[in-house]
Amino acid sequence: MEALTSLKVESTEGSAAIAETSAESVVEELKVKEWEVGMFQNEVAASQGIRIRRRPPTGPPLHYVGPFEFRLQNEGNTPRNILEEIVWNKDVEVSQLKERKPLISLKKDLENAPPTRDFIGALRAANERTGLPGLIAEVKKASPSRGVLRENFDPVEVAQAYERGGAACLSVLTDKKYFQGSFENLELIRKAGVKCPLLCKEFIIDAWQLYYARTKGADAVLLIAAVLPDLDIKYMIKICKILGLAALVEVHDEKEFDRVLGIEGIELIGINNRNLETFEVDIANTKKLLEGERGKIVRERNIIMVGESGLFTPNDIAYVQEAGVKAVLVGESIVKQNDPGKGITNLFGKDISLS
Ligand SMILES: O=P(O)(O)OC[C@@H](O)[C@@H](O)c1c[nH]c2ccccc12
Repeated sequence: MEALTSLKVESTEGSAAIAETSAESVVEELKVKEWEVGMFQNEVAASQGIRIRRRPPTGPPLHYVGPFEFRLQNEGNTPRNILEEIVWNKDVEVSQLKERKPLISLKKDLENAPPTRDFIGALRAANERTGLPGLIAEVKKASPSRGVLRENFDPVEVAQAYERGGAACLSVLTDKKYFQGSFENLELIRKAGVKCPLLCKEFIIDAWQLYYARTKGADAVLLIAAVLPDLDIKYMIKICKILGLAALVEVHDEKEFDRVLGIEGIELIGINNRNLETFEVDIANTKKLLEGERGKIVRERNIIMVGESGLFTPNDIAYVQEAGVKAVLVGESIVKQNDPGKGITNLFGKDISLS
């Protein structure tokens, strides 16, 4: 009897071990597939001139049997620049968030999300009202290139000061690791009754993030052409339309601009004067990209152009306006002021508040 029992135990353990081994190999297989898909994504992106690799930072799975040069190339797994580092971290962050809150549950939350406000309309109206570019004022505590910009940072206080100072829209950084922002800030600002439409300033790599932004009170999202292949941008724009979100598509050079102009349904394009790979800032970038044929296309299609980054003085504003922008996105120069509302007056060289 005893012998039998122990035999039984043994065989149960045996099958458990077999089950475990096969579960492990399934997990391993999935990891390999996931990695291969990542490699393929990188190839597609590279064919569009995108230098940012979307490959997960973990590199090839331990038992990957693929071309030898892949394994060699991936040794070290160090990101080539800050944007790539941010995107790789975001990849991990988003997959963890998604596990906690799958899309089905996010979609349920949508029912309780506040209605979206017209981000593009607010920019146009401000431009017509003041004769100056409509201002998207950025609620930005810190950045990887400039460090902490404002000590004792109170996001709602900054947002309300911007609104009083005449901002048309606000941009709220939600990335924690590199910008010390948060989705909580976005939610707090929305719940505090700030009327300016809100841009969720995030590194979006997955459509799930669009739904998430919407549930947290965003009216608009940022799509970065240096990170997203054309097909992703097209797909995300469609989802934005369904969700009632405006999409600000950000470009930094001619190649990205031409790609984005090739996509239908784009209403808002930002030219970043800061190269996110090197941090170099040059406001002449806005002018350079809007010269000639590209500027003409933008005017014909009535696309609103946004001059982004490195704007500090009324002369800077006049310079990008002359280049053809109808809106500007400004962080550092105004968030650093004791009174950020006053910062807006200094930036434009005149009081643009409604009162
Ligand atoms: O603080 P500045 O130089 O005024 O820049 C604001 C904004 O343009 C910048 O924060 C920005 C533009 N594109 C981004 C993409 C991700 C993070 C930040 C950004």
